[in-house]
Order: sequence, then structure tokens, then C-alpha cells
Amino acid sequence: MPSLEEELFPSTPGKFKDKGSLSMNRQFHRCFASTSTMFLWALFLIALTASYLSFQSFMDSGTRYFSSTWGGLHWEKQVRNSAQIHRKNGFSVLVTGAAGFVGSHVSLALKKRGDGVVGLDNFNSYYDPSLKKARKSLLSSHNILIVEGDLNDARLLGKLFDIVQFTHVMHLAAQAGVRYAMENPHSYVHSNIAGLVTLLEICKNADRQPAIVWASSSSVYGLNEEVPFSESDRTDRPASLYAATKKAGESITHTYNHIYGLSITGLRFFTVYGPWGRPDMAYFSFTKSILQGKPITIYRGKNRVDLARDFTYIDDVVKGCIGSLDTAKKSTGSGGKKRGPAQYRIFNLGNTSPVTVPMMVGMLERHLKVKAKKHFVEMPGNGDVPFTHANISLARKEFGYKPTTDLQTGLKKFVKWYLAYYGDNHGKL
Ligand SMILES: O=C(O)[C@H]1O[C@H](OP(=O)(O)OP(=O)(O)OC[C@H]2O[C@@H](n3ccc(=O)[nH]c3=O)[C@H](O)[C@@H]2O)[C@H](O)[C@@H](O)[C@@H]1O
Repeated sequence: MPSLEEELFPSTPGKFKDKGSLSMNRQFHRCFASTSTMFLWALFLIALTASYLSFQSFMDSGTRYFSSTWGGLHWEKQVRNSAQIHRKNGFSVLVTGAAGFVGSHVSLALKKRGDGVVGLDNFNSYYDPSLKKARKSLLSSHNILIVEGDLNDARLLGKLFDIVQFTHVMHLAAQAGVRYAMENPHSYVHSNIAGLVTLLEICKNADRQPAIVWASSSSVYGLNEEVPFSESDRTDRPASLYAATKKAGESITHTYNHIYGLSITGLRFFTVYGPWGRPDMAYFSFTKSILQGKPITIYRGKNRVDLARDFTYIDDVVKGCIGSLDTAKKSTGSGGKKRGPAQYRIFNLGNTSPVTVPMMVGMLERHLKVKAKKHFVEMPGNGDVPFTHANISLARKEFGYKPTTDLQTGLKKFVKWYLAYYGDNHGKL
């Protein structure tokens, strides 16, 4: 049987007519044969590379599939257990971003009062994922399961809704951080827009649509100069892409409310801080630097005006989240069809007493008993706003929201947690 090489390049001498041309032909053939060998080798290498690449992609998807942390009967049972309600007329709540700062606190508070809670978090590395894992362990010790997965994974979300008929969704998963949006703009679109739409699609299709409470941001006020910021103030001048994606979220949720009858409550958080907080935020990263003897950079506005924030303590925000859940009316639609008008609300959850950044640093210095090495620079054009100040009368009227922790007290609690959590290590890891 002829070899493949032979089939492609037949070497039968009889095909050549005279002997004289035979030697020439042989030379030609040798040369041709070596070219053909090279060609075959090249083909072989191309085929090898192609099969290697497809094997790699198979392995990648396979790894994703096999290492997937969800699926299976045991997992479904865990989800059901976590969603179990232990109080009369209690809720079963899907908390997205449950391994995050606000998400972990809200999940614990709901579980403690007897609601069922299932967490979802993608454990991304925007900041130290080991802190998120530690929060997960804390929640797990209270029988709260956090499913590891991304908001954009519609299959996973669908599966969770197949297993549990969630009465509420507390949507706190997001790409946070105002200034990081200049570094990684697409991560904001991925989580705050695409992820939000994926979640809303699943919610609107549910037979019994859940009521949704979700985290917007004080940053939507952008260049607003009316003080204090009220929900009816302009929010069409965001100063950062982060703010723009949160503002887009308010519009997107409005659409789902209008077309599908989803009950929506958006919460504009004002610089939330406290134990188990976010290491990317100023109060947290300043604490770490101060303890390590490193300088901190404090931004200042034009004419050396200090920046100010309406810092809001986590426990107050948790009360606001729960008040919102408790007063949320049911969604009116089911299976993607609206059956009547549904509730759409937006609330500020702030503290109503802004504090300047240098004053916040002074409080940290006192609690830490260490002087900060302060380096003042003019606020770069990176999306920051000079000040925030919440008018909270709407939330007070609707569900009695009343923050009770001032910054001095809240930072004391934060520092106590920080020192206990990081010990002598001061967050070097
Ligand atoms: O209220 C909100 O909606 C937002 O609050 C925070 O954003 P921000 O207020 O900018 O909080 P930090 O990043 O902790 O900054 C606080 C203040 O410290 C200042 N800062 C920050 C970092 C730094 O190195 N130096 C410095 O002076 C900032 O300019 C700002 O005035 C959160 O990071 C956002 O996710 C959230 O949406």
C-alpha cells in the first residue's frame, strides 16, 4: 500500500519517458521529495499545534466544569438548608456579594433573625480574597452557604431559583471603588451592568418574582452642589465611570420595574465603613499604612479645601438594608409578565454629618496611638467628588432609618477589629 507521501508525490520511474531525463528527474525528485518531507513536517506541526490548542481549551472548560463549586445533590441540599426560614412570615433571601463587606453583615443579620439566606460571590481579587474567604467562614459558622459564582453565570442563577423560591434578592455584588474605574473600566461594565441585567432577567422570569433591594451609591450625585443630597436632586452628571454604572443601574432597574413588574428598591450608600471593611477604602488603607509607618496621601480640593465624606457605619447601613427589605412590596409579575404596577423606590443611606478626611485621619491616629505621616496633594482628576452629605428623611419616613454611630465611635470599633484580625502583622500579608 502506498504511503501517504507516495500518494501525494508518486515516484514511479515509469512515468518518465527517457533515461537521460531520469537522473535529472531523480535529482528533481530528491529535491522535490525533501521539499515534500518538509511540507509534511510542517503539516504535522500545524496539526500538532492545533490539537494541542483544542486540547488546552477542552481542558480549560473541563477544569471549569469539573472544578465548578456548584451542582450535585449534596450541593442542592446545602442550598436548601441555607435558605431554610426559621421565623413566621420570614424571607428567603438571595444575597449577592455575600462575601463582601456589606453583604456579609447583612447576611448575618438576616440569618440571626430567622430568615433564610443563600449567598453568591465570585471572590474576585479586586482586594485580598483571603478577607472574603474569612468572611465566608464566619457566615458558614452561622449556617449560611455562599455559592462561588459570577452574576453573569445565568445557568447558576437559574439553578438557584429552581431550587429556592426566593422572596427577596439583596443585590450587593458590584465592582466597587471610585478611582479604580480608570484602571479597569470593563470590570465595572461586567459586574454593575451586564451582571445586573443577568440577575434581573432571572428575577423577572421567576414564577414568583422576588422583590429586589440593591446597592446604588452616593456617587450618583456626582457634581451635584445642592446640600444635603436629596433623592430628587440631579444625578445626571456622574464624575466617574463607577458612578455612571450605578446611575445606569438605577435606570436599568427602573425599566424592569416598568416592563415586568419587579419591585425595586435602590439604596444610595454613603462611604460605608466598619469592621470587616474593604481594604481599598481610605480609612482601611490609611490604618494599614499608619501602623506600618508608611506615608499616607490625603487629597485636597481646589484652594486647599479639605474633602469630606458622610461616613456611614456598617450597623446603621445594615438596619437600612433590612428596613428596605421589610417594607418592600411584592413584585407584581410572574414568568416574565407584568400583572400590575410595582413599587420603585430609591433611598439615601447616609449619616447626615460629613467629616473631612484630615479629621478622619486624626481619629485614626488617636485610636491607633500612632502619628500618621501625612502627604497632602491636590485631588487628581480621577473621579472623586469634593464632598458628600445625605438627606435621609425619606428613609426615616419610610422605615424609621436613624443612624446612631458617629465616626469617632465607629472607627474605634473598626480599629479594634483590625488589630484583632491582623494582630501584630498589621495587614502585611
Ligand atoms: O459613598 C459611596 O457611594 C462610595 O463610597 C466609597 O467611595 P469614597 O467615598 O471615595 O471612599 P474612599 O475611597 O474611602 O475615599 C474617602 C475619601 O478619602 C479620600 N482619599 C482616598 C484615598 C487616598 O489615598 N487619599 C484620600 O484622601 C478620597 O478622596 C475621599 O474623599 C466607596 O469606595 C464606593 O464604593 C462607594 O460607592
